[in-house]
Amino acid sequence: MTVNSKRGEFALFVVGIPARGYPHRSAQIAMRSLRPLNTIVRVVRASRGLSLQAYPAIDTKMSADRLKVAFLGPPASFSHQAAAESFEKTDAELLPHVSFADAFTAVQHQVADYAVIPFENSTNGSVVQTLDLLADRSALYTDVEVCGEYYLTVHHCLLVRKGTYPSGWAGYDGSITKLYTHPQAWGQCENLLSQHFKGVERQDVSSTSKAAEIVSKETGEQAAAIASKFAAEYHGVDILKENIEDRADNTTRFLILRNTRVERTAQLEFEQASTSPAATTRKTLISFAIDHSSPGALANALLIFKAHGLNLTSINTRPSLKRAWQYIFFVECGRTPSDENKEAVLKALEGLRAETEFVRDWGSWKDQLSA
Ligand SMILES: O=C(O)C(=O)Cc1ccccc1
Repeated sequence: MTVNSKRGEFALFVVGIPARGYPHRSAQIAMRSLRPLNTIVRVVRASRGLSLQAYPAIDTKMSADRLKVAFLGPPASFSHQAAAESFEKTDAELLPHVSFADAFTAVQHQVADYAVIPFENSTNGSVVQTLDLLADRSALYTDVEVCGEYYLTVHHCLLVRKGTYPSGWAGYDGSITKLYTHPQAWGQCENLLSQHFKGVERQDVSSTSKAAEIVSKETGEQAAAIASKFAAEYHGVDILKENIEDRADNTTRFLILRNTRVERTAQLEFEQASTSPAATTRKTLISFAIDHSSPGALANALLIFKAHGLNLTSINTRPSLKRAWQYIFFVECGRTPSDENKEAVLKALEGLRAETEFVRDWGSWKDQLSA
């Protein structure tokens, strides 16, 4: 086993043939030894067995010139994983926040350069908490824009306090009376929940990692958390069952936010330079509201995207909260950049301004699926 430290980050390699199951013995030892260093460890396949990559859970090295990235904490949340992976080529400080709203606020007030926020999940759909922040009904985040996206494969585990189920899932006796997780996670694990936890109380908490933390301290009841194996390691709890997500390809798309007034985030250091920029689709997110009493108002707004060659890739709505049954619409559209369509988004926005009650351009970024 070797541990290399470079600029406060750790690259750790455990070489050996992994035993059946995870983590095998040397990985367990490695993880334990890194815990005091506040380090998150992730497993990658290596030619000679198993390799663990480690990155700092909370940065200890703070400096004004390092990029700061806000994410939903505590450390070992899925947002932390997405932030660490999307910024792995940079020397960024990763800063945990207790809510998505706090992460938005950190970007708006230039406390953080970026925020990494979940937007939608392949199993469970849109993250409504994020849409509500993007609705920005009180104009709190006027300087925030989307500048990137990141796809994270999400594997959930059922976690219990250390030593409470020594015979593991095979010997599970149905005694868990309370489950904790982030609201996003329930819908990604419905198969297991409906089969084995019918009628068991479900408690929403601020993140999956918080759920693991709660369970690690729980003494009064038989509780379990749904969270990642990193959260299990970080909070020192047992994995009762791994990969409990309904679908093996369960993926969350995160948006990367920046502040439009901050010059140093205009270059997007987290993005790898593309060899053929023209071949990658650019996505744009636009929110707008229409006059609900005007027949065809929504159809007319959507036709503007078509007229400018913009391909609609997602549509979401949230209540306007001005009048019941009226909505804010969120439209994502894509285009493969060409000389003909370089003004397409600007022209569409112009058209939308004439057809809608309000419109907001949330920014454009490289479509990672086409990259
Ligand atoms: O709670 C977390 O860990 C988050 O980062 C939010 C979340 C929850 C479930 C899947 C993806 C993101």
